[in-house]
Amino acid sequence: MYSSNNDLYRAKAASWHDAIQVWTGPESPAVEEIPEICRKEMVAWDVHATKVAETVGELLAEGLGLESGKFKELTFMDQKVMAGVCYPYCPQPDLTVGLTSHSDAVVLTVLLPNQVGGLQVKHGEDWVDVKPVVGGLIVNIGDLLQIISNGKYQSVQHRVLANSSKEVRISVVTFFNLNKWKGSGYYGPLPELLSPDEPAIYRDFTKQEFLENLYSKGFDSKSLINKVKI
Ligand SMILES: O=C(O)CCC(=O)C(=O)O
Ligand SMILES: [Fe+2]
Repeated sequence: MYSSNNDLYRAKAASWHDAIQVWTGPESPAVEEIPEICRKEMVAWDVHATKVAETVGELLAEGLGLESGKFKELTFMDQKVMAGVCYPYCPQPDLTVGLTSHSDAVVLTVLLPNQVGGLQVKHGEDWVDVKPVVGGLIVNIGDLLQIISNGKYQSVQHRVLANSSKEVRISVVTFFNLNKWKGSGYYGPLPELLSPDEPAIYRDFTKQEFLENLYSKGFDSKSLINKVKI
């Protein structure tokens, strides 16, 4: 499945980027469904990005006092979408953005940018530039992980400025999401993290609710989190 600008028809304003998205999990797509021009690279990068996500997932699980393999067991990295995002030169960058401010709705995101800057993260009230580092990857905590961890991990609000450089900005982004929802199709804070001293701060929600929230509007920040907050 390909999309050109994920929220073009749902957002209030068009943003200055184009994208191709390919679902790479839970099942790998038939290779001939991936555009030939980037087939080899996408297949190879999926392997590496997944390894990174799984390793970071192990560390994050340990950080919560869980078994390192817990996230893998719960299929948190199995639903995968890879996006190649292109931010062409924008002649009037002060009139629009490259990508609207949002938090990623998923569990975890692994992002490989080229050397053209533009990504910013919200820190307190300020927007802070994320300077590209050669060979460096960016990993975002997504909204689902904030909910599942009962707020121990916080999803990050970010945006991309419209590209004022003559060089195209490219980022390859893989979104990792859970595949197996609990028996009746719901999710919420992990029971292992809850106690009388630390009760759930989010309610459980269904996959349907997650998807409806995701596709009913343009990119936004923490809307599911705000909806399920107790
Ligand atoms: O291109 C980037 O650096 C950010 C992309 C992004 O945040 C997204 O696709 O969700
Ligand atoms: Fe994002």
